[in-house]
Amino acid sequence: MSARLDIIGAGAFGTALAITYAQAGHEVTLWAREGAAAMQAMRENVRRLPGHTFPEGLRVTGDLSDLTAECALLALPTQTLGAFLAGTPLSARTLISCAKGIDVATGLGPTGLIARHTVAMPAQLTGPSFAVDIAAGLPTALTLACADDDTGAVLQTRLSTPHLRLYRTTDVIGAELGGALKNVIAIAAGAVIGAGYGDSARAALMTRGLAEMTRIAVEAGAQDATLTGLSGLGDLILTCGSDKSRNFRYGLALARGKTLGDDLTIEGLHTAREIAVRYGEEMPIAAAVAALADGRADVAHIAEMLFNRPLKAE
Ligand SMILES: NC(=O)C1=CN([C@@H]2O[C@H](COP(=O)(O)OP(=O)(O)OC[C@H]3O[C@@H](n4cnc5c(N)ncnc54)[C@H](O)[C@@H]3O)[C@@H](O)[C@H]2O)C=CC1
Ligand SMILES: O=C(CO)COP(=O)(O)O
Repeated sequence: MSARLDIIGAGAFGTALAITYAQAGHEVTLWAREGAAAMQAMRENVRRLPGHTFPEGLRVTGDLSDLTAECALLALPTQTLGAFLAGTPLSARTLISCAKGIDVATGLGPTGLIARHTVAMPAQLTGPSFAVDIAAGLPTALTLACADDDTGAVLQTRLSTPHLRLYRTTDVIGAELGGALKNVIAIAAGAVIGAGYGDSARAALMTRGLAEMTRIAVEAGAQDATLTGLSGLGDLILTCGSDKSRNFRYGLALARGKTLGDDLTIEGLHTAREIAVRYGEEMPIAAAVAALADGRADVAHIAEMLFNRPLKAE
């Protein structure tokens, strides 16, 4: 059944979702902070998602008053979400965040920010999916998390397409933290590969990384099974194993003493710093990523430190 959908944020992911939902027959309005008129005229987001032509049914606007659908997807980087929601009156009754991070100013995840700043029902769309894969119509499975299962079921049906299969959960904390924390591990995986430690070391890091992710998430109230679902393990496998991931590429560059452009959204960097401050010793991989990114340690030193910790039972 076709519906009207608003998508807020015309980065790579918002644009990819707008393309796929318009292709599936929905009437989509994509809001862009900058360059809306050019995108609408050229029928392409040349800057963030080049090579994917907009289908009919996708309209780009820079005017917030054009956002009138009852359901809106928020595809903004986590660190910009709080200020955006605080300063922008939105009429949608349901707001679904696609961001994967923790807001460093408040320690909240995206649904916590939605609940703090709006009266809309918050939900989270997360899981393994590169924007370019979604835009190309490749088969993808994601998690739709909403604390209210009836709303979740409606959204699951509305937002699934022939190429995009949604599973649903009421464990919003688990889904949200899985998406945020896997980015931190992906930076570490990039550093492991960049330093030349090899695939066996990456497998060890991913496995121990998942243990760290699960420990924090369960402490915060998540169900541990959520962390082995699409939003946790699924996304961990994708981003730790592919250089399409910006977090992975960032770690790769760090280990090689290089930098990436300033304009890239590296969610795991902010999340690593926040987690390192909040959990410290309990989260050795996240603390190591923060130390590496902030120039307080190099990869060899971190590897030695991680390997020389007291031996433990698995
Ligand atoms: N790119 C991908 O493959 C995927 C991204 N995500 C998540 O989606 C979120 C957005 O990522 P991308 O679209 O990839 O980022 P991006 O870097 O491609 O684009 C970010 C967009 O946000 C806009 N923006 C930044 N600050 C803003 C503000 N204050 N107000 C309004 N707009 C603002 C920028 O103009 C830009 O269009 C992130 O949390 C990311 O983890 C999730 C799944 C896949
Ligand atoms: O979350 C993603 C894939 O699921 C995108 O990962 P990056 O932000 O590392 O590119």
